[in-house]
Amino acid sequence: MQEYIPVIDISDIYQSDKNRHLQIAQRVDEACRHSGFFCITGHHISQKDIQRIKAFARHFFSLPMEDKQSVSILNNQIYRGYSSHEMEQLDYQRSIDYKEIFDMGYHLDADHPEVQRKEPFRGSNQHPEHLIAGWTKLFETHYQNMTELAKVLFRIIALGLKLEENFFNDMFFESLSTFRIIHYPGLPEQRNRVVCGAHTDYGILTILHQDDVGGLQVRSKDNQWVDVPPITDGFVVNIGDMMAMWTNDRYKSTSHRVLNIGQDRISMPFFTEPHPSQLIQCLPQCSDEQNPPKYPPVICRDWLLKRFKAAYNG
Ligand SMILES: O=C(O)CCC(=O)C(=O)O
Ligand SMILES: [Fe+2]
Repeated sequence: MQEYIPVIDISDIYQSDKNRHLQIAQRVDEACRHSGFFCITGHHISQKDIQRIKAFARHFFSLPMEDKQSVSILNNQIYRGYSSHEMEQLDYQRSIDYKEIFDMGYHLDADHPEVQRKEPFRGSNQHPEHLIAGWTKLFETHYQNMTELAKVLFRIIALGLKLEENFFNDMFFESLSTFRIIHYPGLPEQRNRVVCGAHTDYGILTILHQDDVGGLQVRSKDNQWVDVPPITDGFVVNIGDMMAMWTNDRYKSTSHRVLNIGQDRISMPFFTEPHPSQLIQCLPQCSDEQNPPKYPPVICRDWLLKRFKAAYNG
């Protein structure tokens, strides 16, 4: 794979050798500054769990539309559940996406104050347990495991930014992170058609598992599309817009898209976001007199709401 998207083995971060931690942090920092994309191996999410989730996802997407619509995203106002091909357009200048998705977030009970106040994105998930037994436990557990992996990556990123190792950790309490499964139907007659339009991710950090079909591409510095080949036991990690804002563009939020290879494809991004009230403003380490802050501070909730509305209604 091109060094533009390096493969970084993070297994030593789970051991005690601080020098190895720093070496991993340095490689991650380089990748975030260069392409904003890298792949990780050596994480603690088991292959067995990934395979099970993928099998559940395939089963769900193969169900009749009427069944899938029973957990439609239109049933609630918090962007959770199933959406069909036409609903989300990431490159909203052009309506080209062809995919179906299921989204879940951090579960809050109905009596949680933020749910009572009807705050955006807050509430409980719509799991298709009535269609596929065992779904809720599998997906809620995976969500927690991905949150733990995100925290490990944030320790690495904090070290790379020369911040205190746990700098980011508390910011992800009851977070706005979303776990999504995406199905791109294989369109044999339309090979190389773009099925997920060119876009940058809205949030902080995306941790994505793709199956072995391929089709994900990242835009290079000289405007070429670079393939991101699948790695069976790895994740693709990329920087989103809020992290670019937080780091004053030290870390790059890079455009990417998905092409139809002619076969069905499943991908599973975990969009890591902080608590809704988290203020995103230039980190002190990322600006100085020559390089003043480029972006006005934003509250995480407001920023995401603006981007979600554009993608769903644009
Ligand atoms: O399906 C993929 O591989 C990428 C999806 C993506 O970029 C997104 O949903 O933001
Ligand atoms: Fe994306």
